[in-house]
Amino acid sequence: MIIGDAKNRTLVPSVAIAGVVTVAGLALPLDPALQYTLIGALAWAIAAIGLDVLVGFTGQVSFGQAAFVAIGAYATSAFRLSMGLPLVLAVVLGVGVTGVIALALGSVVVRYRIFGIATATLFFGYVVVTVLTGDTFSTVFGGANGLAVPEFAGLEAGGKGYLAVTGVVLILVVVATCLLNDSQTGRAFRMVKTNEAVAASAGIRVRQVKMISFAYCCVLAAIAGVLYSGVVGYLSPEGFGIKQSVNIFAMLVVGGAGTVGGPILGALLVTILPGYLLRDGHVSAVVFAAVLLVFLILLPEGIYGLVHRWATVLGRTVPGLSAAALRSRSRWATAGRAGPRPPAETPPDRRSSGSDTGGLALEVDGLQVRFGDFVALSQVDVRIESGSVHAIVGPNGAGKTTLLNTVCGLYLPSQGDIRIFGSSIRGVKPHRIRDRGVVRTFQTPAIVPDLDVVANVKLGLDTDLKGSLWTDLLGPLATGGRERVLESRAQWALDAVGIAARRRGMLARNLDLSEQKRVELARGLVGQGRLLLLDEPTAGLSADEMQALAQTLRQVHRDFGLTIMVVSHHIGFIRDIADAMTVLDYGRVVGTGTPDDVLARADIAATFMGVETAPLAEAEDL
Ligand SMILES: Nc1ncnc2c1ncn2[C@@H]1O[C@H](COP(=O)(O)OP(=O)(O)OP(=O)(O)O)[C@@H](O)[C@H]1O
Repeated sequence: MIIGDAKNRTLVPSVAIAGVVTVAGLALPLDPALQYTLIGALAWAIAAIGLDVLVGFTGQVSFGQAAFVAIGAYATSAFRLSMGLPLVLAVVLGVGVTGVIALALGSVVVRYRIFGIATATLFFGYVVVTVLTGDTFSTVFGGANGLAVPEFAGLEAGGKGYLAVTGVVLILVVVATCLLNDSQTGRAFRMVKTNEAVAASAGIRVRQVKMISFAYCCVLAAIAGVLYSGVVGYLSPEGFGIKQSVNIFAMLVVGGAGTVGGPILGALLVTILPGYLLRDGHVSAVVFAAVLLVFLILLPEGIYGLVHRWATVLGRTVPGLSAAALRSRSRWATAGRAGPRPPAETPPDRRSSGSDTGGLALEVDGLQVRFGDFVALSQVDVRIESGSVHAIVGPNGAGKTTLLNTVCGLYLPSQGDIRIFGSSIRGVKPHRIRDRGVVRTFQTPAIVPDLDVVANVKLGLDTDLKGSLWTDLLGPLATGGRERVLESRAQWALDAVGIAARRRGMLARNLDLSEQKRVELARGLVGQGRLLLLDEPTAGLSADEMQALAQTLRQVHRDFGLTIMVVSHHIGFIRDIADAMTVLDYGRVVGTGTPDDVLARADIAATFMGVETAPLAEAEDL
């Protein structure tokens, strides 16, 4: 289970875990074998954190992590031994080569879904071990005999000095990873993990995001490889096979995937338990398997999640602790949670862009969409005036969602054309359609459950205010200004949709359905969107909630001149907000015009029994 804490709350505990383990290792008079194993565990923790960014945060998978540890270790050693390069240059080149190989492999594997990535990385790991074992490159990599690693700048392998260096590198990796996960890039990781199609329609370059995550994962593996090679002093290919990749996975399971501190705890347990405490191979394998099973079945949130849960319960039951927790939280909380809010920015007025003041926002001409032999939409024509609210109605299965999905590029038409603000979207990718101002909400709110409310709304702006991986890794020093703008606009949008300030620091999964729909709407409003596609925003809402939503929509429509295309089954709601409507039935348009005109038609009323001119509170389903 993924824990995914809210912004910045992972940094302190994660650094604390890495720091305490390092300081304890330095301060305590450890048995040499335990100290040696501990350094190895800290090195593997770095590889595990890398894998967690890919698995726990981005929702992908890799069974080749040990192979990338090997590449980093072997490449650095080979640069030193074969080319006589100094240590620092060899490390930079060794890690750099691993990054380049990761990008090359990543450019292929990110095209596939999880099964494809798993298979490709598994196969890649096998190839790496085979190449390292074979004779072809044995003069460089030592073949089956392995490679002796020269000493690291006079540091005794397994000594306190080496432990200190490994601990410091681990702490730096923890800080960088926490900053990355709390940044624009980290938000995109989690959106991709939640739903790739939704992420694409929100403007996220899904493949690019998966590439960044994969490359980061592999670079951390290479850093781990460099440190590991120094402590073992000898590299042998069989130490980097599929078994070790599975071990790294086990570190996530045991420690807690989707956290930064969890993999450190997992690495300690998975490395020290069989490597030091249970040195008999057979007993070790059985106990190790049993521990893994216990965590998989009984503690899916891992050690970190368990401690987090206990701490939360303790914080609730012990008044003093609770107050202390609140104080510490408020220090890290951003505006809208506990601290003062930055002044809300005036949101962009889409009407100033010119094209929204007249003409057509959307033109759908002769659209046909097929799923195999099934024709979901046929000869569909829709015209939506700029700045208007246009409802799409029809019975279940009429093709309403299919129409929205085709307009935002998730489905491809088999015939016909769609023009948005005058430009055809034929062959245009979903994230590029988002760049043209098409913003989408979904029938089941497509929020990221493990992000807080404000971060969810920021996702709607991230594609307009683009950052970069490098600035994201530097954290507030480099991204503070942009994050303040994002924060301010997110707060404005949350004001606009009526989410209470005290609810904005919560993880989005803890909101009720109506709030989740509002958060998704806020994400749609916050950016440079000009055409808002709302898929059944009223589904599952009470009459009061529906009325409040209609009021919100009327207000944002009036204030920002958005064009809105809304699918709904609630005729009262449609009468309340729509200027025009199109009725679909069996994938064909059966009526279009103003709501009053269309609903006055006897054939439409006959098709949709139960359509009444009832007030909103009594609105009936179609
Ligand atoms: N990806 C898909 N593959 C195959 N068939 C699909 C797919 N998506 C939709 N359909 C089919 O296309 C038809 C239209 O579905 P769609 O979801 O667009 O209807 P809808 O009007 O939005 O219905 P509802 O009001 O129940 O959401 C349905 O028969 C549905 O089963």
